[in-house]
Amino acid sequence: MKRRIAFTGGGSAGHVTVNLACIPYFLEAGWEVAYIGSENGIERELAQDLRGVRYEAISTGKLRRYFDWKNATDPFRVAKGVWQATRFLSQWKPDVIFSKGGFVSVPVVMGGWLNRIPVVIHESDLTPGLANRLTVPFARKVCVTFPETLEHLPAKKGEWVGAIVRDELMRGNRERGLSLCGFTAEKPVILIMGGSLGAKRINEALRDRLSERLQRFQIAHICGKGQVDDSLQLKGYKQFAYVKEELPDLLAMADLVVSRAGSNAIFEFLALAKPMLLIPLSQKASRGDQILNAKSFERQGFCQVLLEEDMTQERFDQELEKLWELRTVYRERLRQSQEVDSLKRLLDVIRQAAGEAET
Ligand SMILES: CC(=O)N[C@H]1[C@@H](OP(=O)(O)OP(=O)(O)OC[C@H]2O[C@@H](n3ccc(=O)[nH]c3=O)[C@H](O)[C@@H]2O)O[C@H](CO)[C@@H](O)[C@@H]1O
Repeated sequence: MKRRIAFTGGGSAGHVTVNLACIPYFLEAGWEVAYIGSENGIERELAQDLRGVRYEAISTGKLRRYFDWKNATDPFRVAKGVWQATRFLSQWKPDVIFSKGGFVSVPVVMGGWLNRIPVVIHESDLTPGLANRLTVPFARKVCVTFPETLEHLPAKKGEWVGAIVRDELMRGNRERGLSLCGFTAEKPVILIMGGSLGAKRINEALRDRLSERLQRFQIAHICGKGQVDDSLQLKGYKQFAYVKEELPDLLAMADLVVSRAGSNAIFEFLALAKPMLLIPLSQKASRGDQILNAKSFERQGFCQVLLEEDMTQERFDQELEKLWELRTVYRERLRQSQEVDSLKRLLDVIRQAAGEAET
């Protein structure tokens, strides 16, 4: 019988793209692959049309840190999700479950545990997210990106594998990127990426002095769903709500990157040696994980960091100028730091949990 693996993870793309990096390897090795995600989340958009992957939608609730009336009804949605996941897993019987976190993963991991299916979790951030903290007790292994994260996990479960970067990001083409944006090869290009859901604060700060900045740079701006401003039709400025297959070309085209500090994204810039200015999501709007990610990169000399509370128009421009001046220094440092084999290490852990000998 063919071996089977069920992936889960969602809510934002950072909880999906690691799965997308792993899935082709299992399909190629002849495994049957299912993806258990929510009915309407970004994971459905990114995973349901993948050839050879069965998408199974379940009901989910959101793990909010703020007051919302839905907090009262969400436990019922989560309970329904646990029931749906448990039923699917008991019928489909995967050899292993791989969970990338996000709120949809909670019912799936619990369903896996109830069916005695081994679960491997991956944590991208320096400190484990809420969904992963809740599911660690039910998992066999917890693979992490930052070595420091091991301190937050039971000794026998934690396994450092490093950052997982999709292969296709390495195959971008600068000319294709320039032509997609209608840019010239003569002027430097900045890629602004506000995380997979966009970043209102960064969008506003950038657009405030857009014309002045366009005299110096061309700007490709991934601004998030519903945040494209059609009134801004300026030469050298190209907006995207979200980018799928074009992302490798946009990255290849970029001389500099300005971004939130989501873990997956920053390790992608590191792998591609892109000089980066990171503007992490503030402590007020999150548990502060992006600040820790950014500070860890800053300590290693990989990036410049601008905290939201310090973000004035002047500071924004100064940081851009400094990044441009130091671009060669950053590029060299990033190139020397390359980590290798993270994906292979992760695949080995998953296969071992499924009871297959390391190959
Ligand atoms: C608001 C929020 O909760 N953010 C969290 C979320 O961020 P977010 O979902 O933004 O996660 P990351 O920055 O880690 O990853 C984004 C992923 O989406 C991809 N991408 C992005 C934009 C685009 O147009 N196309 C595209 O493919 C990137 O290449 C990357 O692989 O998960 C991260 C990893 O757990 C956390 O560090 C962040 O704090």
